[in-house]
Amino acid sequence: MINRRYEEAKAMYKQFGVDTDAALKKLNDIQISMHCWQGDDVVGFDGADSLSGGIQTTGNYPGRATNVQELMDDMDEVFSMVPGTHRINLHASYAIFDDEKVDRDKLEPKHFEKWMQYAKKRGIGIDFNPTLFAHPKAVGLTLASPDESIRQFWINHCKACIRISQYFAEELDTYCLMNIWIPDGLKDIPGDRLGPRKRFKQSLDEILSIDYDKEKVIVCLESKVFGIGMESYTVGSSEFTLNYAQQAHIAPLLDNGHYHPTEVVSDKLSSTLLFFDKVALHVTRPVRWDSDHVVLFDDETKEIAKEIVRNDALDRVYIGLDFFDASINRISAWTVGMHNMQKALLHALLMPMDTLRTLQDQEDFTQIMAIQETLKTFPLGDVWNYYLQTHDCPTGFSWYDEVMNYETSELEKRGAHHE
Ligand SMILES: C[C@H](O)[C@H](O)[C@@H](O)C(=O)CO
Ligand SMILES: [Mn+2]
Repeated sequence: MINRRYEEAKAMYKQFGVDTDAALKKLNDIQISMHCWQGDDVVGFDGADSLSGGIQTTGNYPGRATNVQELMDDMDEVFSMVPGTHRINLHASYAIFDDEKVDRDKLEPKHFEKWMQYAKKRGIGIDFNPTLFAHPKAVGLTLASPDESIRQFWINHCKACIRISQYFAEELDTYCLMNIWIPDGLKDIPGDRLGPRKRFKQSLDEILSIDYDKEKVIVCLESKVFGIGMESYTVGSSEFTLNYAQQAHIAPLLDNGHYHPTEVVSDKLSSTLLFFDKVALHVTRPVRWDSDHVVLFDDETKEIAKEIVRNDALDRVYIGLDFFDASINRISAWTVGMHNMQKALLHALLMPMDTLRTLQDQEDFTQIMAIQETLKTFPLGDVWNYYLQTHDCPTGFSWYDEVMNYETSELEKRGAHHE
């Protein structure tokens, strides 16, 4: 049945000159970096008792991973339902302390050895993030702090994270994307906008001055427009980030929850790709604010994927996910988000991009609309289902039964909800 439907779909797409086999082959090469923090509501393992930094997880669905084994098991469960080989994205707060606990400025590769082993065993890469929130020294500004000892603490943390990133890259024989995001900002109208930005710039210069292998560690910088309690001023704004990344030869990271509500990352990608070799993404779903809802197969996700595919930028855009929903089954949240990113990419790969480009240059806007609207009801689902089948992943809706079985056999054994 799945094969027959695939053959029919293949013939339909062929009418527009689209080769479904070639599209699936390309899709199979695309790695998505799956963020570990959906599994435990961004709590981490280094003792933070609450989230801070203007981000917020809401919901109290049972089954949160409360230790590294549970988190790894949960990620394996998700990967068993997601076709292809992907990557994992860790925060520094997921350090594993077997013996003595150290503060974030003293983190070393040994604190991530178990994660490295996890990835090595599965033949996947690791991406990494310094964690500049949920910590006693992150109550005010961090890398932009006027308190020199606090600023230095976070500089040392980021330097430690570059060393850990290089360790991952060397051990796993694949690059490590290291993303710096700081929550620094102010609730109300600032008395000084320049000072914190100057200090942030100086901190970044100091962090990047360490000797590291730029082929192995790809440092990127994530901007933001505002956070909870930081509504009036964000140090790492979009302008700061793009300008800094350009002059420091690092990559910008665009999170599609980090812009004004009518701005879209899909429209920013082509401009950014013209001026940067590498661009990193956090694909998320902002609902009225940077709420980090699960990524859906919605218009903006499809549009982002179209921009990556049609600009031939699959090897220059680093796709990572960034959402954390605690109100639903977390394994389902992850799986839906991963599947939807893949479906959006497949949707883009199944479009006659060259034809659409030519039609635009010929000003045949009627045909562009006609093709795009016709394709909307084409059997993408049959191509997707076939792809799932060829990877021994649950097809159709059966992934949901798998999630529910896992909920019964594993998640329900876990203790009470967290606060
Ligand atoms: C936990 C993430 O690193 C964090 O969400 C950051 O990427 C962000 O998007 C903050 O709003
Ligand atoms: Mn983000």
